Amino acid sequence: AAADVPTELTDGYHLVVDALKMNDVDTIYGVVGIPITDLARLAQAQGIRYIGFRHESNAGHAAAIAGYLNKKPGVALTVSAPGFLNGLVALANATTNCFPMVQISGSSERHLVDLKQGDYEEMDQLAAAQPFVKAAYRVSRVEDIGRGIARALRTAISGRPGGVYLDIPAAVLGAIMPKAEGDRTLSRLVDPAPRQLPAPEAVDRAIELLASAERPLVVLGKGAAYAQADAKVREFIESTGIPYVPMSMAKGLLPDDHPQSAATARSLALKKADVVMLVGARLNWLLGHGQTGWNPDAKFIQIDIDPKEMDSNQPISAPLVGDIESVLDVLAERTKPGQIQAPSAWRDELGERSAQNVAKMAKRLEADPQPMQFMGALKAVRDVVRRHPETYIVNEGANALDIARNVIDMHVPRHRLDSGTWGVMGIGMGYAIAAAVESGAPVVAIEGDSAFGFSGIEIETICRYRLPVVTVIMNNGGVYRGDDVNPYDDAPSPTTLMSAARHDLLIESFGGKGYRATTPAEVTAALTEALASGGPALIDCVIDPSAGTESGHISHLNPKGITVGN
Ligand SMILES: Cc1ncc(Cc2csc(CCOP(=O)(O)OP(=O)(O)O)c2C)c(N)n1
Ligand SMILES: [Mg+2]
Repeated sequence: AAADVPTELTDGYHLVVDALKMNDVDTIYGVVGIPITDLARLAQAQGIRYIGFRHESNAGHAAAIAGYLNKKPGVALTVSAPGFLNGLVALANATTNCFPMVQISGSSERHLVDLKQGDYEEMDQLAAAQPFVKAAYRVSRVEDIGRGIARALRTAISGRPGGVYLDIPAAVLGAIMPKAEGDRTLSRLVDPAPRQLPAPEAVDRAIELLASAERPLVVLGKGAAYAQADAKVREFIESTGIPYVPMSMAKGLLPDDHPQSAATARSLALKKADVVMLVGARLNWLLGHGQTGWNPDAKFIQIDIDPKEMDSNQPISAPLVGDIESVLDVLAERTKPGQIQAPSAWRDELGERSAQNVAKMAKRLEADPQPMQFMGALKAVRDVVRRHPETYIVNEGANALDIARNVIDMHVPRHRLDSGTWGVMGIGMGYAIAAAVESGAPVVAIEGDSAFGFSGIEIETICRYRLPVVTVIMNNGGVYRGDDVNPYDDAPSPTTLMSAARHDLLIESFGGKGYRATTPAEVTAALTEALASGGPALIDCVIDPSAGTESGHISHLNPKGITVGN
């Protein structure tokens, strides 16, 4: 009879995995431990790719950049309290950069946490996460797991993407319920990131402004790259002839050698533009808040999915609220043929300045002094990578970041992944691992030696999964440079690291291939061989310790005060 037929059961672990699979989550980046080790095992058993890291910060950065590359939430998995906290920097960084990701963390028993009775890894993680994320949710009942996963994924990807925290207490993971009932609690998201169209009158206002501009300029932000509307972006730029400046992660949306690129005439472009259209770019510190270096009479048009972004730094004369693809569609529909045409005098003025600056840079790149300088090493990297356009470039550091951004040109969208809006160090290995895992393409991570240190242990992860990642360290022996002196005693100065460090031996200890390069020719040979091998490699580029400036191109951000140092 029905009564004695055993009811098929399910539990919290299975419901989490079923809900993730039902919503096309195919990879989880994490570090295991109580109470989520079996969740990782089950996910792997059920066909979700699990990538095990050495530190949760790197797993979180991997999930975040996977979200940016795939335009669907990346998923990180952490243990309670310290593991959760380690992941929080990446979750906050995802929110700051508008990358869609969900950090799922186990957490300790509610009744113990709420009475502060001292549970294992006790912390009120939901409260701790709130200030740093787009949204934070907790699932308190096993029957709510499906809803919690759906809600977290939709929140991460819809509107302005960002980091979402999902807290699942150990007891909920272990709770059992009838499978038939459990299956009914699961749902697949419908249209998780609905298109958001601008109002026609808003578009007409922008068209008017652009049509009347003497010196129009477009700024392409990483939001424009994230949109994956590459052909429509290109069509808008080329049909209007408007010069554009790409922010660092938007490089490659149009090839850097595009005739309308004003990247190498950026200061002239900002200083003289009279109408500026921001496409997925915010007027934050990276653009001098629309103040420093800008034409004070410039009028701004802004395309952004978040209406609150408008007027954040400067008055916006034509706000275009919507997703970038929808806005470009309506712009194309409502612009009459020839209505917007950038004056050729303006394009020529920028073209001349670009040509001058490119010639100056070429001269600096040709010089090949010993000991090796950043430019020499990076020119060698550029020339090899140019032969492999499918290569992802990951980049962090100060001088290692700023100089590489100017030397390494990009020709395909979403292939430059760097410290972004927050200037955070430590994104390197996590971004490199996710780019390789998600794309299968080769990755070259160009790392300052200090920046590398934040996530360097993941070289073991790269070797364990045998990923095609070549880490190129600009080893100038210090944070910013390696020749600072401590005049007081023989302890290293606060910015000194070891220029004699043999990072190439580190990867050898994990079975990868290490190279040490002291000249650009050696960099060329090592990178050519490493990319041909298709396996994990590390090239320790020995750079002149006196090369580099404090904080790279942003030394002006250091507060003055009564200068203590030299
Ligand atoms: C999480 C975090 N902690 C510290 C810092 C402050 C910083 C900005 S850049 C940098 C590293 C500079 O040295 P590196 O050797 O990488 O590059 P180079 O100039 O070529 O010598 C640090 C420590 C940031 N931004 N984020
Ligand atoms: Mg350095």
